[in-house]
Amino acid sequence: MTDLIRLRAEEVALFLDFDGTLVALADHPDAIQPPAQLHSLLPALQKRLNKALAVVSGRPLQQLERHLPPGLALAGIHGGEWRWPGQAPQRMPTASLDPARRSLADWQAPPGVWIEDKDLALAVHYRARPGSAALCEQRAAAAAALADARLLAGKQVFEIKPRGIDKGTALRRFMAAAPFAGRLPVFVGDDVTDEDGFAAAQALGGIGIKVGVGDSRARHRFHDTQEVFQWLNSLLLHPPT
Ligand SMILES: O=P(O)(O)OC[C@H]1O[C@H](O[C@H]2O[C@H](CO)[C@@H](O)[C@H](O)[C@H]2O)[C@H](O)[C@@H](O)[C@@H]1O
Repeated sequence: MTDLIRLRAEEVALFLDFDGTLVALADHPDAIQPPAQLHSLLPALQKRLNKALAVVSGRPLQQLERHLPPGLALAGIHGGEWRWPGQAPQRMPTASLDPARRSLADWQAPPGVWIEDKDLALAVHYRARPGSAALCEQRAAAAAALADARLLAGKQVFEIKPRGIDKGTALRRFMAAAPFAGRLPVFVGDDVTDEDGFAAAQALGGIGIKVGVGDSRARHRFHDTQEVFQWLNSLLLHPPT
């Protein structure tokens, strides 16, 4: 945190993961309780960073828009879709996941295991049935192989994504254009799917910050979401130079 506190808002392009970074995890994706301060903090930060702020999540854009204040740059489904402030959503052309979708539809999953169909990606959730992790991984891997898709193990979830969609691609897309271009990319996230974001930020000379425990390519770490919020608030406090 001490190194990070010296970062100046004027030079930073900030990329924030959603679940586990801005919002504590919950039993179900619909059960999260986003902190009320998100609605004041994120617009204030966006202004302070001259609009170089984006939320980059595995969730679809529509879900993010329900939980976040309007007017932010957003990337959903790990970068498969994105929206610049005030513009229409865009999405990457990708290979079909239908073979994987059909395979999972044919599966009689154990009670508590459920499939989230995000159109551009599929997620096999087992938070309510942790003992089924190995079985879920096996079924998700088989389904991913049928669609030549990538399988990623997230927090109590196996995500099936078309190749080419990842948070690193999302970061690079934003960094290629104003107001992000020319700034120092800083990516903050808590999960395996954020590793591509850390790597992309660091490859551009920027900073990856992992939230919580676990191996990571990120060279910096916050203990928890509370520390994330402390740092975000500190970015606001530094007077403009
Ligand atoms: O990239 P993120 O913003 O971190 O989103 C990752 C996934 O988040 C959601 O699932 C996770 O959070 C749920 C709510 O806390 C939790 O119940 C679940 O076990 C977690 O895996 C979301 O449902 C996924 O679509 C996102 O990819």
